[in-house]
Amino acid sequence: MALWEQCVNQLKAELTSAEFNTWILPLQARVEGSLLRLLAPNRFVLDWTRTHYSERLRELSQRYSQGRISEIQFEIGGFERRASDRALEGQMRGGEADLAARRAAANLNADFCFETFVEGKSNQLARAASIQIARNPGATYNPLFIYGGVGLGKTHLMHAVGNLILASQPQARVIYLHSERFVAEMIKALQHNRIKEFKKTYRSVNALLIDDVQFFAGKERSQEEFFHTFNALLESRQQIVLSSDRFPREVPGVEERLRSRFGWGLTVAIDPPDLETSVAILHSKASLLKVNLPEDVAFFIASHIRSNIRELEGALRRLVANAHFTGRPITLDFTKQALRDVLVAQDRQVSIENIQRTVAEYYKLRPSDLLSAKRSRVLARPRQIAMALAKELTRHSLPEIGQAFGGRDHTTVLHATRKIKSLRDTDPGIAEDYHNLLRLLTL
Ligand SMILES: Nc1ncnc2c1ncn2[C@@H]1O[C@H](COP(=O)(O)OP(=O)(O)OP(=O)(O)O)[C@@H](O)[C@H]1O
Repeated sequence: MALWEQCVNQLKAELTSAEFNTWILPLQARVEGSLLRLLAPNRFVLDWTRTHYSERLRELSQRYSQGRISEIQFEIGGFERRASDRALEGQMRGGEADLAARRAAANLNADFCFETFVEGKSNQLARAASIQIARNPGATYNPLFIYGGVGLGKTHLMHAVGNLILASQPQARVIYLHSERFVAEMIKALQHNRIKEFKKTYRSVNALLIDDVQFFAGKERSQEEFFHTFNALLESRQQIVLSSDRFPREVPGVEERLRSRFGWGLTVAIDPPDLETSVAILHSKASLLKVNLPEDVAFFIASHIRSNIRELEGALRRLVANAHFTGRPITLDFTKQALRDVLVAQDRQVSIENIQRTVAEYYKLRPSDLLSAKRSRVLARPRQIAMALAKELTRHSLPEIGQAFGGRDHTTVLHATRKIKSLRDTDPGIAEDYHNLLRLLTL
């Protein structure tokens, strides 16, 4: 077997299919004496492969050439593709080639799938609904509207829907787009007199996934266009999935007829994860990075970064990079050291005072009302909500929180957190207020 083919076979066994398809398959190789030239199609692939795989490629090429290859060189470019390259690629990818191309055309990221999405109480309903519509697009809930705070997994779920539809329906056409990109594409189409094609493209898909629809705010022409696309797709029973940082009715700057349509199908929320889910997500991300994360470290990070999974992931990456550079093992002490700045920023972000101010503003009260001894209902409920938020978002103990709320007893705080927890399950108004406040505090 040729040298490069052997290297590729070996890497296919070692890497995930996403890594392999993205980084190794696009490379072409030529041997010139003791030099192995690797040609990457663009700078992105070149930089990444050089940083991450050159060591391994050097070892493998030396091994399979019996020591003949002593140097590897990365360049941008591509030779005329030879029949042998195409055969190799075909053999490697099989049906995946087609899927990868359709995925790329749909703007979907293969890593965001249901397998890598960790289920927890905070996202259970959103995940279940997404799986359901991915299995029966257009047939059940339409549109599916996913809302929740920043970095909680909305985009991940939308991609997972698209990926599952593509994988299970070889003929399906899917498009994922951020709403800003929809606007930009429309403007481009208008400028180039291609609006007809634009309409046709979006109205002929089997699933249209539009992320962060709040960015349609104030863009009337785009809203108009999207409105018609929306109607056309719904009429022909094609699936629409939308996401936003807020409830459909509350998306500002969007005309009423569109806003009301957002809520026609099923609306599901994603909340910030509970501690257990955060720990599970960290373990899952660590295993994707091929890192063994000690339990106490996972727990430490999760309990300090409560509100946003993107930040959780960012902290993990930073920790792993730090351990990598310094060659030190990931222990609890090392983690505290490595994440010092991140944790300070987090603590600064959500203080009890901040929570009191935000809750008071939200209910049009004064912060001092929340601290006062007055027990009227208009004050008591917001006060309990603020206490529950303080418990969820800060690391303060119950007595400390009680102290910060006008010197109340810790049992009062405990009662408040339990009360709000049960009201969130039974009273949609409270559930929505709580969700909005969480979002305001963790943006
Ligand atoms: N349940 C989960 N399991 C695993 N990873 C998750 C989960 N939820 C979120 N993530 C990860 O967190 C990161 C942020 O998620 P995502 O981009 O989907 O957030 P978002 O809600 O769309 O945020 P934004 O409002 O900024 O668009 C992603 O890397 C995603 O993979």
